[in-house]
Amino acid sequence: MQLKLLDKLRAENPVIFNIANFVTVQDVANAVNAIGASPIMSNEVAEAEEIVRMASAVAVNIGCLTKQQINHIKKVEDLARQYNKPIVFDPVAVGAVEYRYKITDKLLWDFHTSIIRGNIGEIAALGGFDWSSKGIDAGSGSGDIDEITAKTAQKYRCTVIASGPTDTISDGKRIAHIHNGSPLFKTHVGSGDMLTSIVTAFTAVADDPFEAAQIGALVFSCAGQLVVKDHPNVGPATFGMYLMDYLYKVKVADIEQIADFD
Ligand SMILES: Nc1ncnc2c1ncn2[C@@H]1O[C@H](COP(=O)(O)OP(=O)(O)OP(=O)(O)O)[C@@H](O)[C@H]1O
Ligand SMILES: Cc1ncsc1CCO
Ligand SMILES: [Mg+2]
Repeated sequence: MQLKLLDKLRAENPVIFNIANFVTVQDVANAVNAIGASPIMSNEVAEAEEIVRMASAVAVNIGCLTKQQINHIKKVEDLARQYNKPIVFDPVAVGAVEYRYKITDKLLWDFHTSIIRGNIGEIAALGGFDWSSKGIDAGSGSGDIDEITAKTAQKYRCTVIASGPTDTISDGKRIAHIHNGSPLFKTHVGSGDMLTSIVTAFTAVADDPFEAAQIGALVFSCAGQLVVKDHPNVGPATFGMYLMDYLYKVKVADIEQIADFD
């Protein structure tokens, strides 16, 4: 794993275009900013071209989808293809809401997506696997997570991150696991959204999406793990607060000490 990519990200401070959801937009902007990239959010088609051109990568989050937003996403994804900017897609609740599944499946066929980042319920739904998703949460199921992740990556010809207690990452051939993290992530709504946009930031400095996915997931999980190590009494609110501080101050050497991946 190329941990030095964290220093590169901070040195280059790439602009990251986020189509965010209104629930977690501030957390996402702050997380991208804290890790060392430069977030910009937009909902307006008329400015899409200017923003795609200035950005190094685009994060598309469908958490609060509207018809107007679907048109915006299509325009932005078309521009991203034109200007060769990687797209990272967060398929919020596609395992629970059929409408979202249909829209997402079509977008993933029509536009090349570099990375899909979802919880296992969302990734299983996209891959066509049996799983019982629950709203925005992963829900429950008994499938083989490695197989689900790899097959979904093959289906859409991209890299997939199935996040959870272990983050499973595959580009359809290779498979990696990040074991770091904390159960406190689940108590803070938007942890997944932050991870998606942080991974997007790493696509600006990594050689390939599989590498960006691994380093993004490792840095994010380790930042949260370090919060809990230093502040064992944190709850949902204080965990979220400290997480921003640790995304800002975490160093390569801190991550090296606790990194647990294969
Ligand atoms: N039990 C756990 N132990 C360790 N890390 C966890 C655990 N649950 C989630 N995480 C971490 O939380 C982050 C978000 O992953 P999660 O799968 O919860 O996303 P999500 O369901 O999309 O979240 P949200 O919908 O709130 O944005 C990841 O970095 C993941 O590693
Ligand atoms: C709670 C919630 N509802 C739609 S998006 C969102 C935030 C997590 O993605
Ligand atoms: Mg989510």
